[in-house]
Amino acid sequence: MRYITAGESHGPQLTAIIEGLPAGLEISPELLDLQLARRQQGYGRGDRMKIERDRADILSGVRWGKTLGSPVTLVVKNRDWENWLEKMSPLAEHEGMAEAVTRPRPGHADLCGAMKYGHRDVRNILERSSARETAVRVAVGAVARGLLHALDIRIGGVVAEVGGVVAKPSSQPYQQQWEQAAASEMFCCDSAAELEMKRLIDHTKAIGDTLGGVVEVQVLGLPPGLGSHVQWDRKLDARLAMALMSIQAIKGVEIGLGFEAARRPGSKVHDEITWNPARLQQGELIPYQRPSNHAGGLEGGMTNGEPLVLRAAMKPIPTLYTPLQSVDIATHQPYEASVERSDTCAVPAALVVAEAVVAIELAQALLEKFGGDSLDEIRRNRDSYLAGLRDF
Ligand SMILES: Cc1cc2nc3c(=O)[nH]c(=O)nc-3n(C[C@H](O)[C@H](O)[C@H](O)COP(=O)(O)O)c2cc1C
Ligand SMILES: C=C(O[C@@H]1CC(C(=O)O)=C[C@@H](OP(=O)(O)O)[C@H]1O)C(=O)O
Repeated sequence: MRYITAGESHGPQLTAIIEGLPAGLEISPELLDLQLARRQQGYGRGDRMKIERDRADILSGVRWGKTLGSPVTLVVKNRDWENWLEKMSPLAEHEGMAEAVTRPRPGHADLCGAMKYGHRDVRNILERSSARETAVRVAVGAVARGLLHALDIRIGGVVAEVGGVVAKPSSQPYQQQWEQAAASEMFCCDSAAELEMKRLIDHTKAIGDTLGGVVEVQVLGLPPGLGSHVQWDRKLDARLAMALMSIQAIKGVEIGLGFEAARRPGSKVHDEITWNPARLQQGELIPYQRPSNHAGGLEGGMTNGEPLVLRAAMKPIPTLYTPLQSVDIATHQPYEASVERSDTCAVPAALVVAEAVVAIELAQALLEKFGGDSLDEIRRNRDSYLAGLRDF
């Protein structure tokens, strides 16, 4: 399975084509719109989110609610497009209808992209580098979540930090954490930390600054053996890190203990292995058990049957209402960077995007492991593999 996206932030729409999905997978616009609505939530977002009401159109590859096995095309329209008809027009006759953006923002793609593509108008870069693109990736992720769900795999997550405010780690089962997070404006399970995060966002916005944070994605029910140790680009840990790093503004990824593992001796890091066949009666997939999960569900680039736990660090939003020093690329004079409109903090939205890209990568890994052109065939292959592991 592979996908690509297309579309500018203020163009007519975002489009994705997904190739290699099995036949027989249920997909509904409601399923996609649920995730799109989650991505639009979160305290600290700017005025663009008041304009957009993201929903997905399914334009190919699905008939009567189920995939055909042919490429699936998804579209998310930009409501803001009507304010940009001539400024973002594909027609030569509209050239010059918008003033060129010439003051690149530190931390955004503006200057590097302009130099690379030879654009004197930074808009030609910022339109595609914008995280608006993540709307359609979340739609693709919702399809991938559908495949995971059909194979009894659950994915969710929480916001762990914002601007240095750290949520107390929850001792609740993951699914309860997701329910708590869904009821919180920061997607955070610690109500005291949430209050502090919101206060910090208010203060930061008032002084024209921005914030980043840390999100945690958790996945339950994964069979062991997704990914492989045999080749660098088949290692699932590496692939998940790339997927997360591909999200705009994500600058670090941790798996399980992450950087903390580097500070501990081996005896305090590696998860011991025990054998407990009673686990199978409790609905677990394999009899092997780990009293701890410091590895975050991955060893040797493969899933080990424990919950997957990944964290991603988001840097603060680059567009500041109190702009940073920059240089006008038309005059080479020092200026303050351009500001049109911006988020103060988009960490909760980044969590939804992080869940989506993890779901996509896991869906790919599942299809590689279990093959199959229809969902039924994949299920049969999965069941036969798991049957072989019951007394392994
Ligand atoms: C959900 C989300 C919303 C974002 N909103 C903004 C924004 O409003 N303004 C901004 O300057 N950057 C925003 N960003 C971050 C930029 O898109 C990102 O920093 C930029 O594309 C440069 O890429 P890099 O940070 O990965 O190097 C957002 C990122 C995400 C994930
Ligand atoms: C549009 C979205 O996020 C945008 C991401 C973004 C950026 O530079 O990354 C800049 C802002 O866009 P605008 O300049 O139109 O206000 C955000 O609103 C979205 O998440 O749907």
